Amino acid sequence: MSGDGLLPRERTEVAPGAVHVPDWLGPMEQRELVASCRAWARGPVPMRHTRLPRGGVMSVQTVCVGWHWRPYAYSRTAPDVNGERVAAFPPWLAELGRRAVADAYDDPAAGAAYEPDTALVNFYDSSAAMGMHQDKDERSDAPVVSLSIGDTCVFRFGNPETRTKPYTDVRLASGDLFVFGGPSRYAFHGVPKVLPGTGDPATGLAAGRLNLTLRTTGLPG
Ligand SMILES: O=C(O)CCC(=O)C(=O)O
Ligand SMILES: [Fe+2]
Repeated sequence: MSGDGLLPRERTEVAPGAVHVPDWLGPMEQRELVASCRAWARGPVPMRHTRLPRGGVMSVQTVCVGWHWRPYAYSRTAPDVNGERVAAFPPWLAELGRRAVADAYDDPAAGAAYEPDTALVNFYDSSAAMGMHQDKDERSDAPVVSLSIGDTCVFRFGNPETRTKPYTDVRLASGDLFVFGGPSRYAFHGVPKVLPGTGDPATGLAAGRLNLTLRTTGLPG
């Protein structure tokens, strides 16, 4: 995939506190994550298109682990889906998050201090997209760790003030890590498009794109 991206495929600080690390997950880790996501997608709360407060539905499909996200709220159960409690957040996923933060920031202490307690697993088919938004339903300034598997997408990473320019378009390919924290924690970001057919079916994902974001909700227990 090198050579056709919008940025070189090297570790890049896209904005202060926002770091792209290409090819961070190896092939085996990608396969294992796809298998875990498939299991979470089945239940106890199935993957679904999130309903928006004004009546629309997101084109992306989402399943949550640890805490259930819906616009403006985290809860342990999923009142907008089937009322069940979401799957527990596994210790290995928190450990993966700590490694991600340590590597992205080249800061072992920042990694060790990271305690994510929720993951949002998004599946994009070839026509799905996500508009510019801030991740601000968490009550913690801890970084967001984003992992991508499957088809490459254009990830638009902007600034905390406006949903418009200045922003940078980054190609997130299978295995890529993107961490945003510090001055970029509340930057607007979105996924204008997925590039169909760019993923490797050896990940276990025949088509489409998976994205996991690990976050710290800041909510009690
Ligand atoms: O799919 C992505 O890369 C970003 C997902 C995202 O911004 C979110 O779930 O809030
Ligand atoms: Fe987001």
